[in-house]
Amino acid sequence: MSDLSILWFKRDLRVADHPALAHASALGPVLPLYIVEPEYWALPDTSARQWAFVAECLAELRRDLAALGQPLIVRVGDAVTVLDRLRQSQGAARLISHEETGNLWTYARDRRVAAWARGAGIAWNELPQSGVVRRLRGRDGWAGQRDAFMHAAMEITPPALPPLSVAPGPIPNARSMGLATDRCPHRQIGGRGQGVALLGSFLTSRGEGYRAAMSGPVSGERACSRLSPFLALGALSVREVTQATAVRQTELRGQRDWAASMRSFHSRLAWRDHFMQKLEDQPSIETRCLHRAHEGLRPQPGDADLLHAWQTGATGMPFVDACMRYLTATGWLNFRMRAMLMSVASYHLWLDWRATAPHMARMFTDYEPGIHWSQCQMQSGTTGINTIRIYNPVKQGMDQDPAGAFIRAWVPELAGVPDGFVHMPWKWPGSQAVLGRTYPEPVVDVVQAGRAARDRVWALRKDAGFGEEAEQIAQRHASRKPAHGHGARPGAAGGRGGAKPLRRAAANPAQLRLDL
Ligand SMILES: Cc1cc2nc3c(=O)[nH]c(=O)nc-3n(C[C@H](O)[C@H](O)[C@H](O)COP(=O)(O)OP(=O)(O)OC[C@H]3O[C@@H](n4cnc5c(N)ncnc54)[C@H](O)[C@@H]3O)c2cc1C
Repeated sequence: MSDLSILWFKRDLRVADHPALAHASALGPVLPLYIVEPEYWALPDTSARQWAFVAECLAELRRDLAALGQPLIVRVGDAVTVLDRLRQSQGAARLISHEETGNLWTYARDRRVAAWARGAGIAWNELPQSGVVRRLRGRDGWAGQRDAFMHAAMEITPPALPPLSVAPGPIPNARSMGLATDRCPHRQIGGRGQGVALLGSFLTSRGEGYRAAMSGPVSGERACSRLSPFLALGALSVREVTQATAVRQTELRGQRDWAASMRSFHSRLAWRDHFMQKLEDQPSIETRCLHRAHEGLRPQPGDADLLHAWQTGATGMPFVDACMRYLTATGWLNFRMRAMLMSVASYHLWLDWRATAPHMARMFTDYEPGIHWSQCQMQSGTTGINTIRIYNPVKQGMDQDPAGAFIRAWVPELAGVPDGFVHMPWKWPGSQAVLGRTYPEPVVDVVQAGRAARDRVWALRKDAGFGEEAEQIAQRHASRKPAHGHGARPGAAGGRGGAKPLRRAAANPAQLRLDL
């Protein structure tokens, strides 16, 4: 069949607003394909919880495609091998997919696929599905390009796909793929239907308190949209979420809380593309400090005991441990608490972000390489262009969980500690009954470790030449939006105001903000 297109589904597991599907179906018959790549699923930033979510999305995508006439074909193996087999057996004329801003492994795989396609004489057409721009010349004007994409009409789902006689193939489970056991009892369930329902409930009821409640680990669970895994896997398109939000903003004009929350949410959707654009422009963000002066700042490998304590929620810092255990059990955490976990690891525990970020990625059902690696570097202070924030985990706990209910829920060892001491059990006169017995002593002195980190960071930033490189990085990656715009201070913890645009912060070490 010479006009057949292989439509390669990657992080775009939907049929709605799907530019690649619309394009492929306009050209002729379509073979919709998902490739389960065992080598990818053995990487240190992937996990069984991520796969489980993907598998649920695939099952629903298969149903949605079947309703159009041609169910999803699933194959397990190396992408080039799978594609070549299908090309030979089905006589495909072209390969169509969306552009993927993935990790270094998928980047290298895509280069292999491109080489194969060239060699096989078939065209590979990759289309954008978000505001991320491939081969961007520079950040000037990027926001306008992104906004234009978001305002453009959504793609229409084709009414029917001609059926093919190709065996659909089973969707494997984590065990058959040999993935390590990964207990995540409260994980979000995948599939577009779940995503659509969450979007609906967020825009009609849950979102009203978003701006005020997003920063608390308990309030944030309901007040945040919880759309991240659906956006990361493309079960929802970021454009459909952006447009639905814009419609709601018009309806809610004049309602103060709602309006503020929707503005805030709208900004975060833009931050998503802003961060992903960084990795698209510089894939080495996954492996190298954005500002080179930070290479070697922290030891590699770092202290294995500290790393283990942090990963397992056993640092003796109650709020940190509660957040890590919550993340382990749910696969999700709100932004501020993610930032705090990273900050504590990078500053108080002085661990290199390359040792800690893969663990965080594995724990996230919503692992999105473009956001993740950029954020991990930002919260570790290695970008050279962002305001440094060293979160004090005790203060964060007192602010976000004043009565200690969240701590007690996730660190039951502290259930009997009186309210006044639950954030700092080491100050409790009765602490010897608990600390060192059922719950660890703090692995570092929170205040001293924070100060030591601050001094090291300051010393580095005062070095001659630091600002010059920072300026270059800002030129390449920083948002050009003014402080009130949607890209103004991406990555800052929700609810706080006032940081200056990243560009100006770039070259000025005096702008370090230390939340000690
Ligand atoms: C160290 C660290 C690692 C992170 N890793 C990831 C990741 O792997 N995947 C991921 O989706 N998010 C990541 N984030 C960003 C953010 O924490 C999550 O997007 C958010 O908590 C997801 O919950 P939500 O969908 O309810 O968010 P909402 O607050 O409802 O936001 C809606 C959407 O906007 C985007 N968004 C929100 N906050 C940010 C932000 N600060 N930067 C960029 N985009 C944002 C996300 O797509 C999110 O789904 C990370 C943050 C930090 C500090």
